[in-house]
Amino acid sequence: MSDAFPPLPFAKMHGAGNDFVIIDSRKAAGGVMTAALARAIGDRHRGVGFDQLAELRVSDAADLDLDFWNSDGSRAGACGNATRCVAVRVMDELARDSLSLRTARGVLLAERRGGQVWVNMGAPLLDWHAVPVARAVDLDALPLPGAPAAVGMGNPHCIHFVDDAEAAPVATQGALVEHDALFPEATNVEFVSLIAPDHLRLRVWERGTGITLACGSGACATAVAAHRRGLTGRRVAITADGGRLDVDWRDDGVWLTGPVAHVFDGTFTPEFLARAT
Ligand SMILES: N[C@H](CCC[C@H](N)C(=O)O)C(=O)O
Repeated sequence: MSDAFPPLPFAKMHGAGNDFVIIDSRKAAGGVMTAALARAIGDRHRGVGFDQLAELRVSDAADLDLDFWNSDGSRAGACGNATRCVAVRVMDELARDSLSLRTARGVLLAERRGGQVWVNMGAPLLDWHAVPVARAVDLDALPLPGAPAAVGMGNPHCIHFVDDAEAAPVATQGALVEHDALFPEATNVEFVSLIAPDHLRLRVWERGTGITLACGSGACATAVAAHRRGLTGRRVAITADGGRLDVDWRDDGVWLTGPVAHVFDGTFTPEFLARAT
């Protein structure tokens, strides 16, 4: 066994089918993740595969620090479903009903209420610099086909309101809009239709990943955009391809909950790590 690559334990989890590799580096000063290692682990044939990888690190400002990686090796500033998965895992481990997690967008709070863990994903970013988009435009009706809305949740979202999300061209239009020049950091792309004033149907193309079965920050951004259009109240159920998420836009931020599953634990071998880095 190589000293340079000690075996690396991980957990595989998902939230409504949005799947994650979770690496706990709270005992490894500085963390272990690199873009190359994230890409290797994210390879569904030669690695494990994930929509996002979440790395936990020790924090001087919260109960833990949390970084997110996409499967193409890029960083994600926010990931609602992985935040929920990590929050449930660490709350169970510490026997706690609340937790603070510092992410690139700031310290997020998680709370267990009546058997459900809710995460406050923070206030929506509704200023063009903050989303970000490239110039001052109407964020509720962007100058793009279909006049989508833009909302930042620590990562950018471009939300298309359509008659029937089932029929939306998620793969083709998602890939195009992801890299539209209006989004200097690229964007996640949502297609949403109204089922009822408290219920939306959502399909997602994620920046750096592609189609996913659900997206927590996307659900939050979609709920905000739908409420601003007068379509929904402040609390909505969101049916994604992989299950139901619930969003509650309160004065203190956009709260998110939904299902969490722990699928398996594993250990990356030194051989895999040596090839991957
Ligand atoms: N699945 C995640 C979002 C990933 C966003 C990522 N693709 C980005 O580059 O912003 C969620 O549950 O919020």
